[in-house]
Amino acid sequence: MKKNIVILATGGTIAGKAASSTDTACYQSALLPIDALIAEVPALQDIASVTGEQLAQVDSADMTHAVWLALAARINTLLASPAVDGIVVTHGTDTMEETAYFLNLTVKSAKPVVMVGALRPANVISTDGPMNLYDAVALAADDAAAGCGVLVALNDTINCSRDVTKTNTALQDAFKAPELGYLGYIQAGKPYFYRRPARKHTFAAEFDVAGLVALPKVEIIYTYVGNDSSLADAAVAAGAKGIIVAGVGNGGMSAATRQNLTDLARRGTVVVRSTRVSSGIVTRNSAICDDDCGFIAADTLNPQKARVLLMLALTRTSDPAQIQRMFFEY
Ligand SMILES: NC(=O)C[C@H](N)C(=O)O
Repeated sequence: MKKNIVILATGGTIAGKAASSTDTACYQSALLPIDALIAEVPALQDIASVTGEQLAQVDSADMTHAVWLALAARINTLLASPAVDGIVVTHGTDTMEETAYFLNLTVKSAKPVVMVGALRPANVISTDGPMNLYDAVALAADDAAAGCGVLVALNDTINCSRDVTKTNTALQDAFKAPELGYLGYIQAGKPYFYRRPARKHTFAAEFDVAGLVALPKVEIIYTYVGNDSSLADAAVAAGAKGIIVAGVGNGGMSAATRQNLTDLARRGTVVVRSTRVSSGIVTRNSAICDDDCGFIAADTLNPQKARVLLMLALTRTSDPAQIQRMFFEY
């Protein structure tokens, strides 16, 4: 029996159109409706019973927390039904990793959820959208994808939403988990898994966004030579409950920044140390003594993903010890 897969569309380049068949740079994203994308790939119906819903139509730079909450709610409703076996979410690639990690922590089901996009708009030579969509549906319809949390399928690869990041502005192999690697490949409509996500996700996660209308405000500050962290003060004055530091190396920062953020942490702002380096762990009590400063170490989460986890953590608690536990678990 064919699996029932629902595609929730949100826009991005996979739904984009260029003025010419060779313009892969200056084109309009988020134009084509999901029914048109499905109609472009008749082979989808050979591997699953596929239906589409248009949940948003935006370039992913314009993705919002409101759409995230609507997506989580819709996916949870659909997957609670025995009539739905898996979900594919089409999305722009620029912020896909953030949406994927948010859903990885808020979807309450072991059924497959696969995010997909494209690096080239739909009407240019060698567009990657149709094959990516086919791969994503094949993955969502495969039992091996169950219990893996939210997956990201692009360029014939299967990626863990926690670890994957966009590593190139334009190439079709932009999505990678630096050093940690792919979970597997998809070839000729068949997924091949070689490893599974190790961290807690979806049905095992403690976050419940049902009924939420907004997420706590968390800002990211970048560290560089001459940085004085005054942007962190501005963020807190504007209502930020948490600050992510994109630190140097193992979450390092200048002595002045450390002192300023320690003062903010003592007054109740939750401060998380991530890194501007593209891979590796920010280890607790490494470049900075978190115990002394009241900080939290982000482990291997990049700044934008650390922000997603901190926003969700702040819906449950503002206790740094509890939040540090979450950064080691998720
Ligand atoms: N390749 C893409 O999808 C990029 C696009 N700007 C987006 O993120 O919506």
